Amino acid sequence: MAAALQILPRLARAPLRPLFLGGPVARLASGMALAEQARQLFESTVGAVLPGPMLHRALSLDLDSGQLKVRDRSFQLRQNLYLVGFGKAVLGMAAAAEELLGQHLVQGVISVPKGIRAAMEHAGKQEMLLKPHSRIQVFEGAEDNLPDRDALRAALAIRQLAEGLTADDLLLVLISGGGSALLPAPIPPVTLEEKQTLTKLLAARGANIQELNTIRKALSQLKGGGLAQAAYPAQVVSLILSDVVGDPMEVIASGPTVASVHSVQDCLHILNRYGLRAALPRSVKTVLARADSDPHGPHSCGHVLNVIIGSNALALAEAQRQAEALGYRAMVLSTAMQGDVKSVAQFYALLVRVVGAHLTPPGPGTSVEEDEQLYELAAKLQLPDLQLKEALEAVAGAGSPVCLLAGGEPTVQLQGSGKGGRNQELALRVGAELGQWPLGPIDVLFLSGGTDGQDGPTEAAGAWVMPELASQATTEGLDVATFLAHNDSHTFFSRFQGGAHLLHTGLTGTNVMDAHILFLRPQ
Ligand SMILES: Nc1ncnc2c1ncn2[C@@H]1O[C@H](COP(=O)(O)OP(=O)(O)OP(=O)(O)O)[C@@H](O)[C@H]1O
Ligand SMILES: O=C(O)[C@H](O)CO
Repeated sequence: MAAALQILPRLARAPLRPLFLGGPVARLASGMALAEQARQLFESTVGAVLPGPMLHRALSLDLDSGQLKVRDRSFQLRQNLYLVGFGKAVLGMAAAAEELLGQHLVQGVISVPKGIRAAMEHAGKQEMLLKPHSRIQVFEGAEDNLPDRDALRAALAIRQLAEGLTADDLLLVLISGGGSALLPAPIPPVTLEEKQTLTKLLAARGANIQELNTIRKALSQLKGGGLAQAAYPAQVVSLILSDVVGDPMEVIASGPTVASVHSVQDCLHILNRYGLRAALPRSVKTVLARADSDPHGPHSCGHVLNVIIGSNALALAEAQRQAEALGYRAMVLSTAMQGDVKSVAQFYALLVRVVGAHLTPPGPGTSVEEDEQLYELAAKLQLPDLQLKEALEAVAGAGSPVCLLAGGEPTVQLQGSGKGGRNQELALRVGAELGQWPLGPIDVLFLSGGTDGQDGPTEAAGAWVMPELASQATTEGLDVATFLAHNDSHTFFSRFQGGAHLLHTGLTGTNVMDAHILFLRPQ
């Protein structure tokens, strides 16, 4: 991400206005209004998990008594408060914490992506920057989300601060996605290069984030509860912004303040699964063998309070509220949308067809088989929290426009060398699928965006589509299938209608995976 750090103008913030249902004459205008509403809904979604609002929801400070409240726990501040942080969203989180804690904060160290301060400055996002004479020292590193020497220096400074604390101190730990690469402290004799190579290989062979971070924890001094251990006997409060489906605290940034429950056997299984066990460097074998016979066992974290302060679910709940205020019947379908982007696109297209049939008068409705197909596709995607039946029941006979929301992180198997991201590719695939069927008198819009504001290595956060996309593209000489075959969704959207379907937010300063917004509105 860091190499491409660039900020684009923020979305124009116009007040959200309900749609006025009109006849066919108003169709084009209402199509544009729908797009504008989707953009603004996306902005509200992200707005709910921006560092400032999140920190203020999680922390409160009584200036008279010096009591810091975190959820239902209170901590007495008396020149004993320290801060560390690591992750892509931590600069803004630290700025908000600094603002809130004022003089109570004694000292801090954070590890954030290379170039992020310049990017935020360039964007005029003062609220994401620390004060000029801040007590928080900033390290920038982990270019391209890989642990490097700069990140290692940051990790060592963080460890040093933690190890210097006493039983009277309180350590506030700010954690967000990208934290694993920004806090590398390999256990000797494992070197940074060896750890980097192993994690790169695992990722390239398809290991998921749970598997990847299990290995990272086993080879790290600070992950898997190591940071909490270093800070002992100080009390530790971790404020965590989740970028992992289901918000597992032990996985996010490899859980530096959460005791690891994994055994060496778990690690060996993972390494076996990806054909890496035989070729392990001697140092890695040594560290794993040592862990097996460690008489101290895993780190204990009884002195830690871990709190998830922001997540995809929280962001989508806000989107649901906003959509309802606009007159939509709104529902969150899932916050765990994962799986291959092709299957996810098919799911959305079939969902549109099934929900559309519920919303429109009898006509080219769906068959019972299509309902069944939708459930089958949903089962194949294995979405643990999917509210499909509930959503279909809620929209049956609704008579009002419907907004279905989902979040997560589908995966793209890269085959071509084009330019794109998973959100733009998903939107393009949904658009192409939607064009294949007649949908009846209904307006449909689908938007997919990365809440961090950067979709893959592109300058856009995502894109939005309508069923007319493929036919309109043809009139411009653009063949959707060809762009998809080359994973070239960004080039497509940059050309199509002069880039009007791209979602540009600039870096948002937060990251709770992707958000999907689906509008269906009877004409
Ligand atoms: N040409 C492309 N078309 C579609 N997807 C792409 C393309 N190039 C990269 N990607 C996808 O982009 C993702 C990497 O981008 P990004 O840095 O936004 O992801 P990330 O590190 O998972 O970020 P985050 O979780 O912080 O949003 C990968 O999922 C990759 O498959
Ligand atoms: O840093 C990491 O490990 C990933 O972003 C998941 O939190």
